[in-house]
Amino acid sequence: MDEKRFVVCCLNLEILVWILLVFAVQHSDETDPGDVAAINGLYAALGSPSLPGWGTVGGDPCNGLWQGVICENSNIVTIRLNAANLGGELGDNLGSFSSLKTLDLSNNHIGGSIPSILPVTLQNIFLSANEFTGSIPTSLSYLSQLSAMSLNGNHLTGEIPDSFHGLTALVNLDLSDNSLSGSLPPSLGSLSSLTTLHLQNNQLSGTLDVLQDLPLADLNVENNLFSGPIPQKLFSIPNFKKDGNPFNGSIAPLPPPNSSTTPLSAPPFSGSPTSAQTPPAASAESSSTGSKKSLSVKRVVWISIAAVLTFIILVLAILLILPRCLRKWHETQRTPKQHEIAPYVGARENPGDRGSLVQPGRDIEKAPLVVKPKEKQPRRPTPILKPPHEQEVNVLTTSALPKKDNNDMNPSRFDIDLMPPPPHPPLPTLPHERVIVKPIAPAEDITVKPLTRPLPLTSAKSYTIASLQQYTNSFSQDNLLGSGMLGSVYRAELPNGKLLAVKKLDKRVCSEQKDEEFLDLVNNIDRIRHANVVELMGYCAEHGQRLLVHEYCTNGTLQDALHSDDEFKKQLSWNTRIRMALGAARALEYLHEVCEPPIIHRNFKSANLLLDDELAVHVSDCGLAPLLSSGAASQLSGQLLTTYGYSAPEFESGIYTSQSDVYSFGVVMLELLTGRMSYDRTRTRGEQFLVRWAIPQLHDIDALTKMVDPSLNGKYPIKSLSHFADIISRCVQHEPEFRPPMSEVVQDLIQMIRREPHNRSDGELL
Ligand SMILES: Nc1ncnc2c1ncn2[C@@H]1O[C@H](COP(=O)(O)OP(=O)(O)OP(=O)(O)O)[C@@H](O)[C@H]1O
Repeated sequence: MDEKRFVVCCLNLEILVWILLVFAVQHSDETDPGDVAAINGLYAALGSPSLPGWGTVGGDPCNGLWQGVICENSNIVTIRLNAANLGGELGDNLGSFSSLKTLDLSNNHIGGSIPSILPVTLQNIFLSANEFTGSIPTSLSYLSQLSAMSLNGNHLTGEIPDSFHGLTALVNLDLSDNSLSGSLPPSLGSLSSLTTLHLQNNQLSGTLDVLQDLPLADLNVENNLFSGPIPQKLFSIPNFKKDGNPFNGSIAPLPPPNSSTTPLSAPPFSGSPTSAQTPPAASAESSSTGSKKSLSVKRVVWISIAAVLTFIILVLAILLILPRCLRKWHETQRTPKQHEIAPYVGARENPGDRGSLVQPGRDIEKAPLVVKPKEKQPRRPTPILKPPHEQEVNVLTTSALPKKDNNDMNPSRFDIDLMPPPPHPPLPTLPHERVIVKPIAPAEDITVKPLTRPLPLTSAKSYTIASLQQYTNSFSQDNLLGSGMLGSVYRAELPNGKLLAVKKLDKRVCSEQKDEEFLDLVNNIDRIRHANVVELMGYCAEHGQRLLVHEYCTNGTLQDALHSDDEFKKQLSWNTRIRMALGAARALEYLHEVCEPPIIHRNFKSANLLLDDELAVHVSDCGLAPLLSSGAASQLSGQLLTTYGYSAPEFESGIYTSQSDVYSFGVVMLELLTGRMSYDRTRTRGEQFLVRWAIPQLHDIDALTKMVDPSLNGKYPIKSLSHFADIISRCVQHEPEFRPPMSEVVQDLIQMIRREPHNRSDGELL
């Protein structure tokens, strides 16, 4: 009798637990209940780590407090916890996310196998530098929207599954640094958008034939067991690394035109149990062995017991804390919560980053290394300034870029310049304006060491590490101007008192880069010359160190001016803000439309708009996109741009073009208009992302006047404001092809200034 009552009691308790759980899920604010259950499952599988905002029972993952979680409407679309010191496993609930597009858990210690069921909505999955074991799941074939996948730096074994049929959106794939074996599956040949494929440091064998018709710009197959002749077509891939394989020396002949012998169009159905046509659940089942099955039964029993016990504890906990939570919840509904957690920056310091998936923009990846014939006349003449012998070298080794017009460096450039910039006259052969630094270091510091291969020529000044050490007081903390994802920037003072900014690149950013690649980069940056672009003064490549020396901008960044210093902000009149927008627009116009091949900035934001003592804009980090799009910085760059609200929607799919820069420029204009940060987690949920909050209001003049930066004290012409807003709304359009070219934006800003009544000498328009 007692036993019966006990059982009934337990059952009642369990029912009560379920009711409470359902109640908690249903009342967890707005997040889709399926997503809530999925993220709670993931959290538990990861071992319930301490993550800001996470883990509250019945909490709302879309309330903006869960670090690394981004929602759209009521659905979780992004989970980014890169280098967050996570352990545990991924669990079996990932497939329950209804709209998850990006899962970035790179640089952690997560183990176990990669779940066989993944959310079908996934576009980006980054699991690099973890401790995953087992094989790559065959259910990949269901991820039809997949754009980028990095599983590098794990302990994955077995063959690469033949599951790539239909993944036509996949741009980047990184499976390097695992223990994968076997030959390349035929379905790899159907990846019609693949530009980056990293397979290095595995035990893969067979030939590379299946890759020969892919649109690859970056292929690394180093240190495997590949054999056979290398298909000739692969040699035209700009970045093809193949060392460390027992290839036989000959090169495979090109297949005859229209040949149907290439295995690139994979067979529709191989008939194997792991075929793409097997549903994920079924394929997972069919790959299990009998012993595994009995093991899972045991596991299920134990999990059930554990679950019942957990529920009982949970019930007690809920009963105890529910009244208090409800009270708090009511309070939070009355007062909007100020979030105190700093943006997540863990990955910046992560020393264990083992080089993750390249997530480049297609344009960058496809940019040829040799000069392509110019298809259109440049808007301004772009004389090549090198002596003829250097021109030849550069034609072979680097992209041709126009040189800076010295007239552009006129100190009075911050005056409103209503005329289009004058054509660039050739620079004098001796660049008098350049600082000739007399290194104080011993003579041997500056002697060029004998090299095994000739390095590309460069006209950029080479500094010794000893001299830079001296100018920066041994890179002292006092001289540290700031740090970014590529390295740290130090103030350097030359013996003549002139200031420079020295960017010391992190080893992890450029460790894979050879000397000649770095000099190519230097060469290309050196040729970006424009009044609104930070000028490269020189470089240093010694003792494994890589440094870039730039002109020093005295007034910090536009981000600081707008968001950190209220006094400074008051100096930024409406007129000044338009001029700043014009300066930044001219820099982008030059990069996109004058330089050949066009240069995509890829990290355009107010923190990269430096101000000189006349508050003129100098865009920094121009020409550094190759560093951002390769190696360790690749995921981080995307992460930061996205996190801080500058990235265009297409970036989520791994696509970054010049039109994405235009979008980021629109966000900077919004910052100038509103004085708000592009992303501000201290604001209420609907106002955190500046673009999302602002777009619906840009065409309503009443709403617009309410959006304007209060520190302008209403001092702006209303028409000018409306034109400014109009340019913004064109730049931040969802569809990249509808965004205007930067030359159009420049003309619009000039027209806007022309239309204004006579500007007063104090710079105010009213
Ligand atoms: N040429 C310069 N003159 C004066 N200060 C500079 C210069 N270049 C950079 N700085 C300062 O150094 C800081 C760090 O610059 P850096 O380019 O490394 O990082 P960031 O652009 O802020 O971030 P990230 O590179 O991660 O996007 C900047 O915020 C700026 O304050």
